[in-house]
Amino acid sequence: MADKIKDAKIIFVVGGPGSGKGTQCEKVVAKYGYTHLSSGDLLRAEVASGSERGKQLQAIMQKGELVPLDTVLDMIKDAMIAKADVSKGFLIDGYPREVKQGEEFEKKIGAPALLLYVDAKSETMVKRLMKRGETSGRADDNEETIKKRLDLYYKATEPVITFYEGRGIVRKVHYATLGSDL
Ligand SMILES: Nc1ncnc2c1ncn2[C@@H]1O[C@H](COP(=O)(O)OP(=O)(O)O)[C@@H](O)[C@H]1O
Ligand SMILES: Cc1ncc(C[n+]2csc(CCOP(=O)(O)OP(=O)(O)O)c2C)c(N)n1
Ligand SMILES: [Mg+2]
Repeated sequence: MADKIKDAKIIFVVGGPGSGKGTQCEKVVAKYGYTHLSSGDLLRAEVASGSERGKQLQAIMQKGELVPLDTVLDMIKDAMIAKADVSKGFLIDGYPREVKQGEEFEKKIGAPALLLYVDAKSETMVKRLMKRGETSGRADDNEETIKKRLDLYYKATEPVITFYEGRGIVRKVHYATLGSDL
């Protein structure tokens, strides 16, 4: 089964919370027809299913912490296999969150061709997330959890960008180019 995705074209999409990862991915999907897989969306779907595992995930996500690596990697891998036959390539949005996640992905699935880095100022991200929280219904779009997600982003996820810069595959997109008013 995993053979089906061995040669798939993979693009990691990395950026802070509310930087515009999902928004940017929709644009790439519209233009290039890649398959968009958001780790956060996959996890929220598991929470919405009401499963026992979903309840554990919900508690972690509500605190703005990272869910266990194996859980999120297995979910992404299953979703990739399910779409392998109809997919020109994959946008992996919200993964890797830490260098170790990138290393495990490469061991179990394959290497990314590109890393799309969606850049935004922290104050912009906070403003957007507070606004999104008014309608998103997301348990983590509140002031306290936003702060924790931002801290974790700078501590654990920014090193991912440095890691892949060393390989020359990072392309940066700034939030202003997303056509947003914030
Ligand atoms: N790759 C991942 N590893 C661990 N946890 C993750 C990962 N992706 C998402 N999560 C969990 O889901 C939450 C929401 O993620 P996500 O939807 O990507 O948020 P945002 O797009 O606002 O940055 C994270 O705070 C974390 O708890
Ligand atoms: C009408 C309106 N204007 C501005 C915003 C602010 N806003 C909230 S999130 C967002 C973009 C980032 O969202 P997303 O692409 O989901 O970012 P991700 O967390 O996936 O990186 C913007 C512009 C809003 N929610 N609604
Ligand atoms: Mg998102």
